[in-house]
This record gives sequence, C-alpha cells and structure tokens, in this order.
Amino acid sequence: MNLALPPGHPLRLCSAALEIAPLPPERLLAVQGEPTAAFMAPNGESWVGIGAVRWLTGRPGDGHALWAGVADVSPDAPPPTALGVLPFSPHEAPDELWAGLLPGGVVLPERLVVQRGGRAWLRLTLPAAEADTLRSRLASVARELAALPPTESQALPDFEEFDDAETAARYTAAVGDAVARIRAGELVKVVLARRARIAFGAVPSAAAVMRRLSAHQSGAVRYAWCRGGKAWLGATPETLLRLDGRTLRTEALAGTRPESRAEELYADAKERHEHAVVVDAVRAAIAPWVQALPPTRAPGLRRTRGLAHLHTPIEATLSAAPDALALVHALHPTPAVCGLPADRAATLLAALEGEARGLYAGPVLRLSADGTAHAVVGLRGALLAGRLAVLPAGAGIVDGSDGERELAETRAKQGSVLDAWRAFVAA
Ligand SMILES: C=C(O[C@@H]1C=C(C(=O)O)C=C[C@H]1O)C(=O)O
Repeated sequence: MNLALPPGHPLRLCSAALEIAPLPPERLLAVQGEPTAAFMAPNGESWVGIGAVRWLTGRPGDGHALWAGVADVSPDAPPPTALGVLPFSPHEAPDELWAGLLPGGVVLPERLVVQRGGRAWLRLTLPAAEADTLRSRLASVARELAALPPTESQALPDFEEFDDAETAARYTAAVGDAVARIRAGELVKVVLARRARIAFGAVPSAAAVMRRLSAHQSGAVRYAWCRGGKAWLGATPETLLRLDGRTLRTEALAGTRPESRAEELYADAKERHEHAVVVDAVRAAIAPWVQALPPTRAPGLRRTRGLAHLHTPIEATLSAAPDALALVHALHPTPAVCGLPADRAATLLAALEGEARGLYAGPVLRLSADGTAHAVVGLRGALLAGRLAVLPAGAGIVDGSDGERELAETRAKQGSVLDAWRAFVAA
C-alpha cells in the first residue's frame, strides 16, 4: 500500500473503500456509533457515517483540519465525506431532552456507506498506523453490514400526542407578545417554535421511523444524528447552501400554506413580507463572498407532501476558494428560522419559547473531500428518546400575524412528520 504520509503519526489517517451491495440507508441507523449520522438527498445519493476518527466543533476553518493528513488509497470511489449537525445557537444551555445529542459537530466517520446511482461503497478511515489492517477490516465490516436485519421494515408502534392544549395556549400568547414588540418597532420578524410531544406504545427503532419519513417525504433531504440511545432525525425542505466548485446555491424558503392552498401564497401580503425579509438577509449574507449578486426575482413555490412554501433560489459564483463552514456560519441563522434583526430575534425567541432549541433549526452538514458540500436546515424533525418523541416546529411572526393561524402552521409542519408515521401504522 503506497501511503503518501508516513504511518505512525497520530494525525495521519488512511482511508480505503470497497464496493458493496446497495442496502436501504436507514438500516444502518441500527448500528451503534458515537455518533451515527445520515444525510440522504432526494436524488437517491446517501451518506451514513458510523463512529468518528475526527470530531471537530464545526467552526470556520475546521474544514482544513478535517482532511489534513488523510491518505485516500481508493481515489476511484466516492471521496471521504464528513457529516455533522450544529446547534441552533452555540450560546444556549442544553436541557435534559437534548443532553447526549449535543453539542453536535462535524465528524469524519470511521465507517461510511455512500450510495449513488444504484451503487454502494463502504469506506473505512483509520489511523495510518493501522493501514496494514485496512483491507481485512473493510471485508469484515462489509460482512457485518450485509448481515444486518431489516429493522427499517419493522412496524411502528402506535403513538399519541399529549399535553397539546397547554403548550398551544402558551404559544398563541407568545405570538401576541411578539406582534406587540414588532408593532413597537423593536424588531421586524421573529420565528417562534413549539414542541409537540408524542408517546409511542413501545420504543420505536430509529431505522423504522426514518424509513417512514423517507417513503413519505422522498423529495426532502432526510437526516439523522444518533448518539447515546437518542436520535434527532427528520426530512427537511430547506437548503442552507450547496457548493460545487465555486458555484454557491442557497435559497430563501418562508411563507407557508397547506399544499392544497399553495396558490394563495402569491397574493398574501403578510407571507410575501415574511419571505422578502429572508431573501434580503440571504443576499446580504453572501454578498461579501461572491463575485456578483444575481438579479432579484419573484418567488416561486416549493411543494413538499402536505405543505407549500414561497421559494426563491439564489445562485452565485464565489470570488475565492470556498470555505463551506465559514459560509454556513455567515448564513445561519436566516430569518426563516430566527428573525430580523437576528440578535434581537434570537433573544426574544429564547425568552418566549422557554425551551432549548438544541439541534432544531440548526445546520445539518455533508462536506466531501472533493470540495462539494451540502448544508440543510434541521427542520421537520423528531427527537427520539425511548418511547418519547419531541417534534419542534416554528412559524414566522411579523406585523399582522394571528396566534391561532401560526399555531395551525406549526401543527401542519409537525403533521408532515406525523402523517409519514401514520401512513405506515395504518397500512
Ligand atoms: C421554522 C420552520 O420552517 C421555516 C419557516 C417557514 C415559515 O415561517 O413560513 C417556512 C419554512 C421554513 O423556513 C419549521 O419547519 O419549523
């Protein structure tokens, strides 16, 4: 084996890949890892990482540290790829619910299964000192994966929602408070979230929960971060950024209706305002990084199963070599999940929500060694802890927002997760 770097150095890693038989990516969530992380794109490409050979906080500049000293001996296979999740706010104190899943970070997985174009590869990355064992360990991990039982096909236990009335009343009151502050000129927009709490009759497998979401929301990016017996997983419609060479693609996604009433979004001044605030903020965030901002354009619609959003794609060419993590930090949090001005909105939402956001609305990352990257926003998700599932969802509050309507919007967003689970329970 011809490694470019001398073995024996603790900072050196070697990485090799082996083609394996494709398998449902969700099945891999049953493999215990510290952590197990998944990123599944609508085009069928998926990455599932198990364990970590490097685990960084995800600060700007960490990208270089991820790949430094990694010798890839399988350059014809899909490249080494890091996966990660970042909290909504690095300043928030985690509560009991999120303990174990936080602080997140960016992980170079020890075992990585990449699938694309109907093919699958297992990649193993190890300290270079263990390079001699790479091939035999690849073969034995491949055998273990091939023998995994199909846990993703298990039926989901029945479930029910509890304590909704109390949190619903608190939410409508918080919307009233926020509107009063917006009218007083303190801020322009704030996104307020609330949790739905679900009790399953028995502990569900994360693989089966994820599979229902994948089947129902195949047009979304599905993600998972599992650690210490808990999982944060979901199917999000929102991309924070995509990088391919110097091409940067981002978007504004805000303004919501049930899918059957999607066309109303165009004529609704409040939704158009909510959306325009996000467009302006995203353009301002990328302005220092790009050669030229694209002309502004009228929003279109993004339809997910059950919901529709106003959507403005924004594409530009970067003026220098990309640093995906720096761009993620420049864009996050957009006013689609926080508000405007961002600092006032963050303070207000923390006070009014009264519960930690944890990984909800935080960036979910796929960073590949070939420089391509995709970051999405951790929405439409559920935190699984034993028989409990907690589903956070929010709605953008501006002048003119009504508490009951915003509450209904958060329920509809939680419904996109619950409907996926129900569809299977009823089948
Ligand atoms: C905050 C959420 O969604 C965000 C808020 C939206 C809105 O206020 O219209 C729409 C899409 C997302 O950007 C969520 O799903 O929890």
